[in-house]
Amino acid sequence: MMIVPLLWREATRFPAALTRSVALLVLVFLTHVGQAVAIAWSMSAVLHGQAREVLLALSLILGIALLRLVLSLAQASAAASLGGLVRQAVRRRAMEAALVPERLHDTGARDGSMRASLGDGVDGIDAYVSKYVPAIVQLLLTCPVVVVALLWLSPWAGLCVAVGVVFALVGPLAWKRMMARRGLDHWDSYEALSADLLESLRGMATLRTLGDVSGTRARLDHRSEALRRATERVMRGSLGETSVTDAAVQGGAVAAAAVAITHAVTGQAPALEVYLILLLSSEAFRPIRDLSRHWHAGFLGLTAIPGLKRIGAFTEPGGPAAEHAAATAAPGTGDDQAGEVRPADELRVRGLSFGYPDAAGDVIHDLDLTARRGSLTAIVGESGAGKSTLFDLLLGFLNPRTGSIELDGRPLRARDIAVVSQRPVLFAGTIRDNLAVTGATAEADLVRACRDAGVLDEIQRFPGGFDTEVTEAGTSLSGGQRQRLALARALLARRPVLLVDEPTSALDADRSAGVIDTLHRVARDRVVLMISHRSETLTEVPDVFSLDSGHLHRST
Ligand SMILES: Nc1ncnc2c1ncn2[C@@H]1O[C@H](COP(=O)(O)OP(=O)(O)OP(=O)(O)O)[C@@H](O)[C@H]1O
Repeated sequence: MMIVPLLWREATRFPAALTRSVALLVLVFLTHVGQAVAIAWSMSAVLHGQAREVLLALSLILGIALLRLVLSLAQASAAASLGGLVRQAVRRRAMEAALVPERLHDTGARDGSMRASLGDGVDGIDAYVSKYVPAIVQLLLTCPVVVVALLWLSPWAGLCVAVGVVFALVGPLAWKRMMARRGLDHWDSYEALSADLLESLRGMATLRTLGDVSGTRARLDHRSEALRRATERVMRGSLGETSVTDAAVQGGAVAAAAVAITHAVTGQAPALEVYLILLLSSEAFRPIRDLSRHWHAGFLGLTAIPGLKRIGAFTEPGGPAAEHAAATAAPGTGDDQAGEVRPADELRVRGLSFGYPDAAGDVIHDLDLTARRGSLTAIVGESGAGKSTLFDLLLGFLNPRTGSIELDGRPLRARDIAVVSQRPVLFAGTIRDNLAVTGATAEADLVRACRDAGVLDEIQRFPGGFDTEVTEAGTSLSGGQRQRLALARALLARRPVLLVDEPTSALDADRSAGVIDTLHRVARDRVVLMISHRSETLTEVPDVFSLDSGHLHRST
C-alpha cells in the first residue's frame, strides 16, 4: 500500500464521488463474502444430503452473482466519474498555468513534454485516484472484518490470514519505492522522447536543409533505447513486487487451508465451518489482490507527478500566475473593453533595474523612460542590449529589482497592454477566428483594424477573405502578413498601451515604411512603444531611444 498525499488530496476534493465509489466497492466485496458463505452452506448441504438446502443455497449464489453484476457496473461508473472529475480539475489548473507565459518569447517549457504531462500524465493519475485510492479505503474497512470473523471461527486460521495480510501490505513496500524511483526515470525518458519527437517533426524542413536528418534519427533512436531500458527496469521491479505480494497472499491462504484441513481431519469443526475457513481466507486476500492490480494501473500517474507539478497542475489558482491570467483575461470581460480605447496619456518608467538571478550583473540599469500618447516612441539597440527584457518587465513577466512603471500615475497593469511580438503566433482556424480572440467580431471593426495594420488589401485578395484558413503557427501566411495580422489583432484588443517588438523585421523597405506610418497613426490614441534593430526606418519617429548594455540614452 503506497499512499501519495498529493493524489489523495485530489480524490478528497470530490467527497461525494469518492464516497459513492468506496461504498459500491464495499458492497461488491460483501457480495463476494456472501457468495463464499452461500457456497460453504451449499457444500455442507451436499455433504449431508439436504436437497432443499442445496437448492436454496444455489438460488442464493445465483441471486448474489446477479446483484454483484449490477453493483460492479455501478461501481465502474462511479470510479469513472471520480476519475473524470479529478482529470478535469488537474487539466484545468495545468491549462490555467500554461496559458500564462513566463516570458514573451521563450518560456523554457518544451511543448512535447508539456503534451506528455497534460495527456498521458493526467490520464495516469486517473487510475491511481479512481481505483487505487478507493481500493485502499475498501481494504481498510473490509479486511479487518473478515480477519475477525476468521479469528472467531478458528484463531489459528485467523492468525495465518492476519500475518499474510500484513506481509502482503508491508513486504512489497521496498519494491514499490524502488519502482516509484525507477518510474521517475521512465517518465523522464518518455517526456524527453515526446519533446524531441515533436521538435524534430516541427523542425524537419530545417533539419533536412542542414543535412541532419540522420543525426536526428540517431538522437531519437538513442531516446527510444533509453525509454526501452527504463521500461524494462520498471517491469523487473514490478515482477519483484508482484512476486512478494503473491507469496504473502498464497502463503497466508495455504496456511489457513492447512489449519482448516487439520480441523476436518481431527473432527474439531463441523463441515460448514471448515468450508467457511477455506473460502473466507481466500476472500480476505481479495482486496489485496485488487489493490496490487490497481497499483500497477495507477503507477504511471505517480511517475508523472513531478512533470505535472512543473506545469502547475497541482497549484491552486490564486498565485501570481492566476493573477496574471486574470489581469490578461479575455477581452470583452474587462471594464476597458467597451467601445474605443480608454486613452492613457503617459507611460513612465523610473529607476528601473533588473538582473537575471543566475547572471553576474544587471541587464537593465537605472532606466528612465517616458512614452506619450500622440507620438510614436522607439527603442533601438544591438542584439543582447536588453530590449526584450525591458518588454518583459513592462508586461510584468519579470519583476524589477528597483524602480517603478506607471501609466498616468498608477501602476501599469498587464491588461493595459497589447503586444505584437517578434514571432507572432496565429492559431489554426480562419483569419476571422484569429482576430476574434480579442472579442471583436463586427465586420467593420475587423476591416478597420486590418486597414490600419496595412493587411486589408491582401486579405481581400485571398479567395476566402476573412474566412481564409491559416494553419497552426500561421505558416500559410508570409512573415510580413503574419506580423501585420498580429498588429491588427493587437489594435482590436483596444488597450491603451501597444508594445511592438521588431514590427519591420520581416518586411521590405516599402512595407516597413507603411507599418511605421500605421504605428504613427495608431499612436494618436494610444501610447505606442516599439523595439527595433533598424534605426534607418525611424527617421520620422520623434522619440528614439537607444539601449546600450541596459543603459538608455536619447538617440541623436
Ligand atoms: N533567462 C536569462 N537568464 C540570464 N540571462 C539572460 C536571460 N535572458 C536574457 N539574458 C541576457 O540578458 C541580456 C539581454 O537580453 P535580451 O533578450 O533582453 O536582449 P535583446 O536586446 O532583446 O536582444 P535581441 O535583439 O537579440 O532579441 C543578454 O545578454 C542575454 O544573454
